Amino acid sequence: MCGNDVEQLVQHSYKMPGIRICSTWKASLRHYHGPSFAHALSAFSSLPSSRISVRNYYAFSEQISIRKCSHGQVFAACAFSSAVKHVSAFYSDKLPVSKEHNTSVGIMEIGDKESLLKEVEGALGSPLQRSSQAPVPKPLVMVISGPSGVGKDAVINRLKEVRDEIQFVVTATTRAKRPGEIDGKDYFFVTKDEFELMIQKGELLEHAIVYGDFKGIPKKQVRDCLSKGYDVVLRVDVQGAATIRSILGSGAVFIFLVAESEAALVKRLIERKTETKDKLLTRIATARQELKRIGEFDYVVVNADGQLEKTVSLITQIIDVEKARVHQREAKL
Ligand SMILES: Nc1ncnc2c1ncn2[C@@H]1O[C@H](COP(=O)(O)OP(=O)(O)OP(=O)(O)O)[C@@H](O)[C@H]1O
Repeated sequence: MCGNDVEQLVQHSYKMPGIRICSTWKASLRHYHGPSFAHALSAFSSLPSSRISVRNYYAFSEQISIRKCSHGQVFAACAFSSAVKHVSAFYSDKLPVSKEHNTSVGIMEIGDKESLLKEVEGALGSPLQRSSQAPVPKPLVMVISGPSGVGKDAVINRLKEVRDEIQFVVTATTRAKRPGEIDGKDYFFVTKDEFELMIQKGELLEHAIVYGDFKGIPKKQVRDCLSKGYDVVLRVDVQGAATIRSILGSGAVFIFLVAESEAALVKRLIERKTETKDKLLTRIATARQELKRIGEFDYVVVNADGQLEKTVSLITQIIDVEKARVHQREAKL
């Protein structure tokens, strides 16, 4: 707050109905500036139609600094400066207002943060701690699951765009590549033989046969990301989520994605044009079974039609909330 700003505010405060000095302030003034000044202020405060409320302040090292919200600070600054001016006008012959506490607005700039900080540190006898008061958050493993067609891929693709610091572990699959999908980015497309070798070598965190195709998460990728301090998002079907839950327990956060209704889910699958009628029926039956397992998850997020942004926003909020936990989850692989 510069001098001119304060002066303007002081001028403005003259248009207010009046001035009232709060009792704690009077007490402090008595302490720091002698009884006559306090008496003058006290007399002034009892004048009719005098009213300005002063929010809060700290008296420190014979200076007054006004604290709390900035609004309160400005308001109190006006009040004090105005009070001093008014008191001086009423008691000019009797009041020994010191040079330091004259009507100048300079006194109100005691709120200068840097010098006040230095004074506080001097009084404490040691510097204030500059490090974070919250513990460093642990890297988070987030598992996003839900029935086929609910939008897991769509949500994760958008999440990648809005949170580029999150690592997304690429799933290995034996299913055929869909148009537009890129090997190593969307999935690792492998043969059944290659997949079986990965299982034999214990290289997968979880694997499952999903509608006739193998899908699995390479452990190494997850470990590498966590050791570098990155959060990891895993995209798995409900069966895969249960397997990961059995390994990581509460060390990971589990999100169950649902559509707003069964009809909406099926409509989405039809529009994707990847399913025959028989495959559709299988997916609906499976989705009904999967929905019964919702209780195994930590959060349920509705991915409503046309509301992808809202869905992704809620998931980012869950990540933020998890980061604010006092007792952080820790994935042990
Ligand atoms: N909020 C949404 N509103 C409208 N369409 C959506 C929404 N979310 C996803 N979709 C569309 O629904 C279809 C299914 O989504 P997606 O392929 O991401 O589902 P999935 O859960 O990954 O399915 P699967 O497990 O079978 O791979 C896609 O065509 C996708 O573009």
